[in-house]
Formats: sequence, C-alpha cells, structure tokens
Amino acid sequence: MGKHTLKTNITSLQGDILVPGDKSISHRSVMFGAVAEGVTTVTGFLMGEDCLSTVSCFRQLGVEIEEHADQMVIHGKGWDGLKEPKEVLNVGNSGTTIRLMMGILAGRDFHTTLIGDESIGKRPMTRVTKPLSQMGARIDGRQSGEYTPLSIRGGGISGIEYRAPVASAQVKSSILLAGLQADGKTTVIEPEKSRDHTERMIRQFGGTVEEDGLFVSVRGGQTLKGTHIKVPGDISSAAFFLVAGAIVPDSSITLKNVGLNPTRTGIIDVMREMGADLTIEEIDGEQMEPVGNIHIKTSHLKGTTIGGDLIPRLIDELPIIALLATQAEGETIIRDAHELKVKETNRIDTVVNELSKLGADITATDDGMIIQGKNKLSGGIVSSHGDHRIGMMLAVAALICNDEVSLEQKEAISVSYPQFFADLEKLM
Ligand SMILES: O=C(O)C1=C[C@@H](OP(=O)(O)O)[C@@H](O)[C@H](O)C1
Ligand SMILES: C=C(OP(=O)(O)O)C(=O)O
Repeated sequence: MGKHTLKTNITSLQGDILVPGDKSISHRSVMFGAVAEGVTTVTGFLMGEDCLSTVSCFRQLGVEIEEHADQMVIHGKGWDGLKEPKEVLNVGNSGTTIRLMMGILAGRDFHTTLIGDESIGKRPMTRVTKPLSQMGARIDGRQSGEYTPLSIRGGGISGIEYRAPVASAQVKSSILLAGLQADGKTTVIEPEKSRDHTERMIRQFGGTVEEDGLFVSVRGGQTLKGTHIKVPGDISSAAFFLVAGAIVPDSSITLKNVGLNPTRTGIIDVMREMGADLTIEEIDGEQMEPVGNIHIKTSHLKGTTIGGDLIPRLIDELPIIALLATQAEGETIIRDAHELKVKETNRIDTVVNELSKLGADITATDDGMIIQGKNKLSGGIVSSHGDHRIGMMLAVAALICNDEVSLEQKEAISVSYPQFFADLEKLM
C-alpha cells in the first residue's frame, strides 16, 4: 500500500491503445456461461480482479472454468448444474458479482453465504434482497439484509412485477436472472434506462426477453445454450484516455475496439457537447454489442450541465468527467447523481476532496458537484481510497499538474484495469 509518484507536466500523449475487455460484459459472460447448457468460449475477457472474483465464485459453485491466454472456456451444465458451495463465497470489491449472483442463487434450492471486502460491506444490498425475497427467496444479512455477510437459500420462486426505485443495471439484471428461473413472468420497470448487456446476453444464449421502453420482461423456465462471446473493450476504461487526450497539450490518441452500446456512451455525448475534438469509426456490425475506434485530440472545452436520464449512461465516468470539467471554460454542473454515493467509495466526496487537494475549484452538492473550469492544477498527496476509478482519474489529473503528485492505494486500479499504467506509458 505504498505511495506512488505519478508522472506530471506531460507535454504530449500520442499513439494507440487497445482497450481491455468490458467489465460488465466479462462478468455476465461467466455467469451466463455457468448456467447455460454446453460450452461457452469467451475472447477479450477482462482479467481484472472483479471479474476474477466472479470466476472464483462460480468455480466454488461447481462450474469448471478454464483460463487460457486467448480465451476463457466455461463448461455450463445448466441451472441445475450449480452445487451448494462448501465455503463462503467472497466477491472481493465487486458489486456486480454479488448483486447478479444473488439473482442466480435466488432460484437455487441450496444455501450460500456471501461476503466481500470492506467497501462491499458498506454498499446497499436491500435493492436486490427485497425484490428477490418478494419472489420467494429466503435471504438474510447484517442490518436486515442491507449489508454483507448475506446468506441465501433460493428455489421455488415466482415472477413479480417490480418498479425499481433507482436506475440500476445490477438491480435489473439480478431480478431478470431470478426471473429466468421463476414461475410465470417477471417484469422490471426502471425510472431511467440502465445498461442493457444482460438483455442482449439472454438473447445471445438463446433465451427470450421482451423490452418495451422502460419495461423489461422474461418468462421463467428458460434453458440457455452455451455460445461464443467476443467481449468488446470497456468504454469506462477508454474514458480515462479520452479525457487525457482532450486535456494534455499536443495530444492525439486512438482507442481501439471500444464497446459503443448506446446505454454506455453518455461520455461521448457529453464530450461532444463540451466541444471535444473526437471522432468515431464504427466497426464490425455483426456483434451483439456495437464496437468502434475513437480518436481524440487536445480540445478547447466549455462547461456543461449533466443530469436526468444521461446519468445512468455515464455513471462510472463521472469522476473522470469532473476532471475534464476543471479544464473547460466556465461552470459544469453534475446533478441527479445520488448513486455516486454508494459506489466503491462515496464518489461525490472522494472526487471533490482529492481534486481539491490538487487545486481544483469543485464543490459537492447533495446529488452531484459543481466545477469551475480553466483551473491550473498544482500537486500534492492524493489517495484512491481503494476505489479504482478514483485512482485512474487522479493519475490522469497528475499529467497536467505542475508540481509533484503522489498517489496512495494505487493497487486498487487492478480491479478494472491492471495494465493501466503500462498503457499510459506507451503514449508518452
Ligand atoms: O451492471 C453492471 O455491470 C454495472 C452497473 C452499474 O452499477 P448500478 O447497477 O449500481 O448502477 C455500474 O456502476 C457498475 O460499474 C457495473
Ligand atoms: C461501480 C463499479 O463496479 P461494481 O458496482 O461492480 O463494484 C465500477 O466499476 O465503477
């Protein structure tokens, strides 16, 4: 947990980055592969700590998963192929792992206990335990099922119609995964549309899902069939280089093989609105998920307002967008982003506190932040607070700092982007 001196005063970033696999899609490829019948092969899988937590949990549930240099091979034996684990399952730092897995376990007639790291222990779980209990799963946990450790005994569940109080793909996916095993029909109604990788993947594994605006429904008793998944690059990882390219002088970067699912491209809309010099070349129209190359150059930016149904389309990018806003002309307002408070850290507080240490003019609000732009950043000692996205945002901030910057808890970055510093170096 040592201190790491970051590169500062960078005069140019040039080159190409092959963006690592999408974290959301990598998790789902293992989960769907595990409950499908037959073999699933996955290329482009993200070897980040979060996705490896998913792999280890499903191995403990009796699923054989082979890790090769070029692909993952998952030997699915259907829903009934999952077995009661002998030990507690540890999801590490991964909210996606625990919430989606609860949906799968809700349909399984055996007992499982789930734990995670210190950060997971503070993240709200009744958003999934409540609807899954309504479906008939027996779940308990610390503070009436709000926090880990959680225990679940599933099986014999029935479909529900559920109005989700927050736009969350983890909540939606958890309920849909339970719904695929429930009696009758299950419908989730979201306040705003969240990422739809689960819906796409149900279809790719031969299942059926109905979508009608903010309504998503599945019927129970569906058998899924193993398939091949080609995981695109993660736009949430690309985001750090999109912002770096826009704010570091004399830069020109191409991000290759980036997933361009419209439920994830909020950052592109915002950067264009702010005046970023960004172009996209779409490739390979045959995949379940659209993919393209994004080119970014040093840009003259102006402030903007970000809120409403745009928020779920860029929720994980808000820390790096806050940094972008410090370099824009005028004020940027981020609102309707309460969800930032329940991520790996309270991302409103960590972004505001850490960027303030570097000299940014940024204020926390109840549901977001307000940033005054055209701000020279200085230097200082900052921390990721164990949050990968905060760590990477601070490393990008350092590139434009005049004085020395040291980063504490740098290792958190391996959760979603183990090669981050190696990729950044390539551009210098
Ligand atoms: O479903 C997913 O893969 C994710 C959904 C989002 O969380 P919420 O569902 O809590 O919004 C996002 O922040 C997370 O990084 C991944
Ligand atoms: C919030 C995140 O992930 P998770 O919820 O899976 O921990 C993230 O990756 O920014």
